[in-house]
Amino acid sequence: MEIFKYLETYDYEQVVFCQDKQSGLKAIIAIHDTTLGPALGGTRMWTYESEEAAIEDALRLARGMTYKNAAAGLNLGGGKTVIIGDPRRDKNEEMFRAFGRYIQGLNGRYITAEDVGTTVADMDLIHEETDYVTGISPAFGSSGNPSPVTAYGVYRGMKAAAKAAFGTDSLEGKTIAVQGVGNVAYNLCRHLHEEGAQLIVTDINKEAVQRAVEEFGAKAVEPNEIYGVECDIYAPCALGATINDDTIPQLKAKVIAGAANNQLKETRHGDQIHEMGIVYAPDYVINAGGVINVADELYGYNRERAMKKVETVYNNIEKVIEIAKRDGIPTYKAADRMAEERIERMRNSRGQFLQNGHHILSRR
Ligand SMILES: NC(=O)C1=CN([C@@H]2O[C@H](COP(=O)(O)OP(=O)(O)OC[C@H]3O[C@@H](n4cnc5c(N)ncnc54)[C@H](O)[C@@H]3O)[C@@H](O)[C@H]2O)C=CC1
Ligand SMILES: CC(C)CC(=O)C(=O)O
Repeated sequence: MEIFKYLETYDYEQVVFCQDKQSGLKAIIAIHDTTLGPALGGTRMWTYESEEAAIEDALRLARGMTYKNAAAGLNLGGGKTVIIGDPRRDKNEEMFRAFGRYIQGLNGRYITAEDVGTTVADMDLIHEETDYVTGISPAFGSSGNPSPVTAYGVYRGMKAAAKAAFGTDSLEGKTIAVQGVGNVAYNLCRHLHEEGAQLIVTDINKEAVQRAVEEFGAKAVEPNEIYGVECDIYAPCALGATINDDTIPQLKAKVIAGAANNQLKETRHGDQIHEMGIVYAPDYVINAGGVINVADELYGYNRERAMKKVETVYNNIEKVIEIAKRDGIPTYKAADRMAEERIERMRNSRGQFLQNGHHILSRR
């Protein structure tokens, strides 16, 4: 990968490589765009095949956050961190504290939260070094684990997508294939089960599968079987790029609606599923519940207010589907259009200088 060429093509602002020999920290903070405000996005810890794969993931995820935050109506830009390592083996207190100091060094340009492989406890360690972290323990007045809220948003967004495909937003009796039953999807499955949906689940973690089978009467299949199962809705809730050349020909679902970030391997896969008549709920619109929830901390966290805002995921999915129909484009393009137009409007409206905060000569 030619990094600067890539950064230029997609307009990235900054990439920070963090290395701390003592703790083993190897992290990449990617800040994509701060037009709307400070970059907010989670920290993922994962065992990457290569450093290049980690950089690519950080960059793709950060750009996704710019679009997610813009589409959700938040006054936040997009950024993300990946920490290279096995979250079950390689974590230690010093690592997250060292990482916290790097975040502090960015002086508020980047605010973090949890993502795959990190927990509220990890965020609490980061908080020892910086205030620029959300989703820490509720005891600090914070919002805690964002996953159940993300799940609620995905559930609401799935209903909006179902309405477009089936004429009703009821999920009762619908068969839903869920890939990955981790933090978000476990909570999603609970909502779906309560509404009377039939669940088919898979995960590389057998315990996670067992829990869904026992608690929600889900049918379990092997990880590579999930794409081809007979179902109404496919819910990708593991990692990204699962909508690709290999999986699309297997899909039987009429709707794709799940929590995972970066579900389309390439944009042409979004065109392909559109041509097949599948209603695709764009990933960063449907999975915005978590970031909407943590972003409320910037105003002094209020659960009721945050949950009210999360309800807008339903309307945003409806809006994207409407734009797609009106303009005859796939939903992923409609979502991009919605996000880009907001960023552009805000960029342009800032063209005029108005005094904000300190007087420009105050430091003289
Ligand atoms: N946690 C949150 O609030 C948010 C999460 N997301 C995205 O949602 C997705 C899930 O996030 P979490 O539930 O927090 O992560 P998690 O790590 O708790 O769950 C992911 C699950 O997927 C499983 N998995 C991984 N590869 C798999 C494969 N090839 N086949 C089947 N299962 C596989 C893992 O074993 C794990 O149980 C991620 O893409 C994340 O970036 C997006 C927005 C917010
Ligand atoms: C987990 C969220 C709070 C933020 C994030 O990184 C995301 O939405 O992907």
